[in-house]
Amino acid sequence: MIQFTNVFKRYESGHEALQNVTFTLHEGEMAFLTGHSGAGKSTLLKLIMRMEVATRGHVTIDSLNLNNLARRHIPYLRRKIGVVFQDHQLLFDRSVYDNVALPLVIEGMNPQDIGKRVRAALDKVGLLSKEKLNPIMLSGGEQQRVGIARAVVNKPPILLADEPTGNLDPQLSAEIMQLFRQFNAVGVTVLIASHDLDLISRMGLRMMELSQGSLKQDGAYA
Ligand SMILES: Nc1ncnc2c1ncn2[C@@H]1O[C@H](COP(=O)(O)OP(=O)(O)OP(=O)(O)O)[C@@H](O)[C@H]1O
Repeated sequence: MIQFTNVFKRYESGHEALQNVTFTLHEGEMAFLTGHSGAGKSTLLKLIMRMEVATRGHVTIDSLNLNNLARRHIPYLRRKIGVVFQDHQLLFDRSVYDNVALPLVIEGMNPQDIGKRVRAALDKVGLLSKEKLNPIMLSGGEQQRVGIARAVVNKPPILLADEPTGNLDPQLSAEIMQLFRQFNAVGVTVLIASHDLDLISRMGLRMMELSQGSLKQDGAYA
């Protein structure tokens, strides 16, 4: 599903953010990506989303080779991928409902189907009763759930998260991770970049560790 083969990424500044990274994340797998600040985690996620392009090597997502993906096919790739950010990037002047509906509105889905999808997504993250509120009225953990609902509302087969629990306390972080597990349990491939080794160790899942742009470790958390 996600395949990196000898991937290098050098930014225009000359900085080599990824060096010879090779791994496969199979369909339905869930894994963590960890490493020090600046190790290359966000760069790796950006390559999967095709926000950046590999300088050398190949990135393949679901049999699409991203190195020579035509610009017009990028929206098709992005529809396959839900993304959750640390700062959740919500619109605070719109309701929870409108925030979650946004990707479907952009896709041009009809309002009735949007309603069904948005409520199903809010139900999964336990926020059905808060659809009319503005996110500013919600707690940090609830805001992150809105971000997750928005990421999964168009049912993408892949879910990426960049430090999704960075601002949350341990209890809320554990709850957010359980949500990711639930999506994984129904077949979604999940990759989470996180610094939180404590949380990662408790999940007992595959962990890929980047160090200075290289994959230093890949396997069960030791
Ligand atoms: N657009 C860019 N241009 C030049 N250098 C960049 C760019 N984006 C990232 N870098 C550099 O590449 C390296 C890897 O950055 P990246 O954001 O991938 O690391 P990270 O592991 O996600 O770090 P953090 O945990 O702090 O978010 C860093 O040294 C960073 O300064």
